[in-house]
Amino acid sequence: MATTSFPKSDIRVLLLEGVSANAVETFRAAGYESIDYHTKSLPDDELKQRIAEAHIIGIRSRTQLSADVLAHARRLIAIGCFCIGTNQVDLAAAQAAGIPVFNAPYSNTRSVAELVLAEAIMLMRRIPEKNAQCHRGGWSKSAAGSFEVRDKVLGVVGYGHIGTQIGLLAEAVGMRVIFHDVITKLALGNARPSDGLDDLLERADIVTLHVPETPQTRDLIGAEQLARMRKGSVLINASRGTVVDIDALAEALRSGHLAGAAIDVFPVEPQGNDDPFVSPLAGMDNVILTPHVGGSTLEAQDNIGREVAAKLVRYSDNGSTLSAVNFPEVNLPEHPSSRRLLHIHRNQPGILSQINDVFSKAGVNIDGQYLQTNPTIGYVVVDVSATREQADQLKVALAAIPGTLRCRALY
Ligand SMILES: NC(=O)c1ccc[n+]([C@@H]2O[C@H](COP(=O)([O-])OP(=O)(O)OC[C@H]3O[C@@H](n4cnc5c(N)ncnc54)[C@H](O)[C@@H]3O)[C@@H](O)[C@H]2O)c1
Ligand SMILES: O=C(O)[C@H](O)COP(=O)(O)O
Repeated sequence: MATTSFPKSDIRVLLLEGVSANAVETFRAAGYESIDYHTKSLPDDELKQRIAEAHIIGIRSRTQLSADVLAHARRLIAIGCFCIGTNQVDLAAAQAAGIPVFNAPYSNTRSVAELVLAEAIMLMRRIPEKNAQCHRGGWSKSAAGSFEVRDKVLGVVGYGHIGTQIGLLAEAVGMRVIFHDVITKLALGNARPSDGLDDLLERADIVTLHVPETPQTRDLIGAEQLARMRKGSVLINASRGTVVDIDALAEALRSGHLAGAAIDVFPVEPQGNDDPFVSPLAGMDNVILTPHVGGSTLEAQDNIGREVAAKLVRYSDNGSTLSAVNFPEVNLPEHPSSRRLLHIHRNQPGILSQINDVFSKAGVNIDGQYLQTNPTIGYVVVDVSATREQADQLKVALAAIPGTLRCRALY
């Protein structure tokens, strides 16, 4: 088993928001024993306290790792988002601190796509209202306002991993799919690009949103866009709560312009299952409200737990940053007969020659060297034939180079 310059048993892993038990098993199987597991996100103060002691943190979509929080993370070497979205992490601040961020970019794609297809069918049949009436002792057996999805137009906003999957599933039940994206995308199946967002909104019977949270997608769907949607159409949002102006949506539903909505994500979400949920959409019979469970299936969570924990273990044990979202990517081989030095630094002139100086002065043989940079940081990995003591001395010398962000030794 690979070892690190810091005893592995003392490497503290902080796991929040009830990430899958698989993650814990993956860490334990790799020799990580100090695992602090929480089923909820933590209040800001407690998060700052705990992150100050953690070497690795695993979160889901709720925990906000802002620059302010990360400033407390003195020991942190890596962040794992046990989900697709990484908007909850200040990626630039993490990068500037030499901390790679990993996620699971595909593991819950199918789960979201299935839920959205089911919601599209339910909304078009007006099932949410009928279900609510039955629960209250009502009985409104009527076809009025109920439609098949066959031959209806599904408008997908954000034609990425989830958007394309939904397009394919929707075509399988006979829907016509149009999509809008900010970059040119290969259309799968019979899907066709729309002529911009407005065109999509004007043509679709069902609009479904699958964009990331960015400054550009904030309130992408506001009063003006809702007004453009066809009368009697429905909106599904399983992307991020900030993408829709929720008050404007409530108004469009109240006025009857939209026939229904299915909303899984909210501008403000409760911290955990014991906290109250408040929304202007609560109490509307024609709205399906779900507590951000688009990716919450056992299959998806199992896969995510394993995938992200394995990426964190690999980085901690071996230094590989393959698929990190904010970091130069290096895919490193094992190093059974070498000591490995990892050096993360600001990308500034002269730093590489100082790193090389350290090795040439130490007189050790370099077995392999890997370098990746981006405009902000550089990541150098050097495998050397050296004793443990020499590797420790090299680490101290490398850490003293001005511009160093993080430095580790692996044995
Ligand atoms: N509800 C849930 O539980 C759940 C689960 C998984 C993912 N998500 C959310 O869904 C989002 C999409 O996931 P994905 O895996 O499909 O991501 P993705 O990156 O594969 O696709 C996103 C697409 O949106 C496009 N896009 C970005 N800005 C846009 C804009 N302003 N207008 C139109 N298109 C734009 C991108 O070009 C890309 O094609 C994630 O970022 C995450 O926030 C939610
Ligand atoms: O980004 C994601 O993958 C989803 O929003 C799911 O987030 P969650 O892990 O908090 O359910």
